[in-house]
Amino acid sequence: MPQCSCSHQNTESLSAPDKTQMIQVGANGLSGAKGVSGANGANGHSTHPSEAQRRNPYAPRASDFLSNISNFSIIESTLREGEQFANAFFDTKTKIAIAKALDAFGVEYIELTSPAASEQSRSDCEAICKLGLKAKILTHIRCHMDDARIAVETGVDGVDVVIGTSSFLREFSHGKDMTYITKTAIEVITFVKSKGIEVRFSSEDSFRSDLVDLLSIYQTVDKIGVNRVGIADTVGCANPRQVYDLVRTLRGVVGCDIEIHLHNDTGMAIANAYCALEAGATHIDTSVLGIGERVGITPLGGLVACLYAANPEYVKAKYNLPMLREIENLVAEAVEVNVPFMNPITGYCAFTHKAGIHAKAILNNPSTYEILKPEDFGLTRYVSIGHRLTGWNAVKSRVEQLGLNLTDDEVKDATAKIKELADVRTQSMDDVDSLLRVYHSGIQSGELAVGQKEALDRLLQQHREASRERQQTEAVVAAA
Ligand SMILES: CC(=O)SCCNC(=O)CCNC(=O)[C@H](O)C(C)(C)COP(=O)(O)OP(=O)(O)OC[C@H]1O[C@@H](n2cnc3c(N)ncnc32)[C@H](O)[C@@H]1OP(=O)(O)O
Ligand SMILES: O=C(O)CCC(=O)C(=O)O
Ligand SMILES: [Zn+2]
Repeated sequence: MPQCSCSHQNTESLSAPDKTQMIQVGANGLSGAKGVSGANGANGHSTHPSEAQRRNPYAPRASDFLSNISNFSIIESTLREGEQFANAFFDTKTKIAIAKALDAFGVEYIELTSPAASEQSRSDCEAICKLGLKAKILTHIRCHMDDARIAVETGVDGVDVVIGTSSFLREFSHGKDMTYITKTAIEVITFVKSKGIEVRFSSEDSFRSDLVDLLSIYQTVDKIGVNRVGIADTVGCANPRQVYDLVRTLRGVVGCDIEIHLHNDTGMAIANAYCALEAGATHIDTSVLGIGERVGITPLGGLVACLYAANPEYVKAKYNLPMLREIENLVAEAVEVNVPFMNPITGYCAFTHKAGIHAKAILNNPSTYEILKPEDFGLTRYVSIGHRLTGWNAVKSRVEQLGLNLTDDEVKDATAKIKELADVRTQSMDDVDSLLRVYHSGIQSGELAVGQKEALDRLLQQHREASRERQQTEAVVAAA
């Protein structure tokens, strides 16, 4: 990787931060670092609920009686909505690998493309049903008896039925009015139920549909025993308040479960999913990396990050969190994209701390600047030091890791030199270590004292020349 600070968005290295410029920090911060208070858990992150509330004042409270933040299911739609991502082509082997990985991660449902889409889609659906996964397998169809007849023959555990209810879709997509939609919905739902499998009814483009039409059709299908109703923000136009209001209103109208499907066109998909759960939704649609039509839907990883922040113990018990990175890499490779640099949890530098003020606090207690614990996701925390924003506390931690013996004034002096060099170019971890070793041996030998800038420059120059000579000798020996 080119010489660049870890937080530069270097397009050549988005998936692999240069950890040679950083120090690894354990869950306790650095060994020997000062703990902050006895109220903290043994790992430096607090475990006591009131402490959790203090860390995150937005964590759910007992008064949130409608909230399902700690009681929800994921309907993972990478193999349905995700297949609608412009770059996606999943062959059978890839679909099976993704389905198995999602199952091992622990999602409750896996949604597959309609078997009416193509012969291969139908046979892949059958093949995934035969895998015997723990997750329930769903397929997603139009509100039409032809699709329903094909779907129930595949061996799925449930069928997700959808039809547009907004005036846009009623006029320009299927051309049907609410009377026809209601009649067909009743027919399809009754048929799927007669086969003894789950059925969900969803209104496409719910947020641009008439509220009376919506509530009326949801009430009708609830009465005939649909398992779930779905709300869909098909164009990604909804904001969290609108999501909260619609789900909460619907919660008062139907007794069945409520699913929500949220597109991310305005970047609201995770926040909207959170609000939907707070308002009483029970099922959230996701896809890995959020892939889907246009910019896609609520991403699995982002949703997990958000819900973990609210209730880490619930989310950890439910899902195999260290698998997240592997699943994202699997899907990223399948659809030929990089994992985005700002991805929650797995993004390049998601757990790398840079500025000196942050580094000091992180080294004392990681909870100061982290709401997610990297070790819960099988990941590692790093502190980057070879840059102009570094501070003496971060440098001291490296001095201690290297087993060098310097006073605080000496560390501050060495830090000033690192900053001077880093004003010209970012220093690698090797550069920082060499400087600290040269500084240390200068102090030990008496050739250097605090503030002797010229002496330090001379020692560094001698060190560089000696290294160059050593490399040349090694090259000659290797060539011989
Ligand atoms: C918002 C969403 O993501 S919804 C899910 C989208 N998923 C898919 O589209 C799955 C992949 N799709 C396909 O393979 C095809 O579109 C098929 C097999 C479903 C249909 O293909 P075709 O018969 O060639 O129709 P086409 O795709 O051109 O148009 C869709 C048809 O379904 C009708 N339709 C659209 N939505 C619905 C609906 N929710 N319920 C019932 N009928 C619908 C349209 O009126 C149109 O009917 P028409 O043939 O009378 O014009
Ligand atoms: O079936 C649903 O609830 C959602 C369908 C869909 O993908 C959408 O409306 O964006
Ligand atoms: Zn969608």
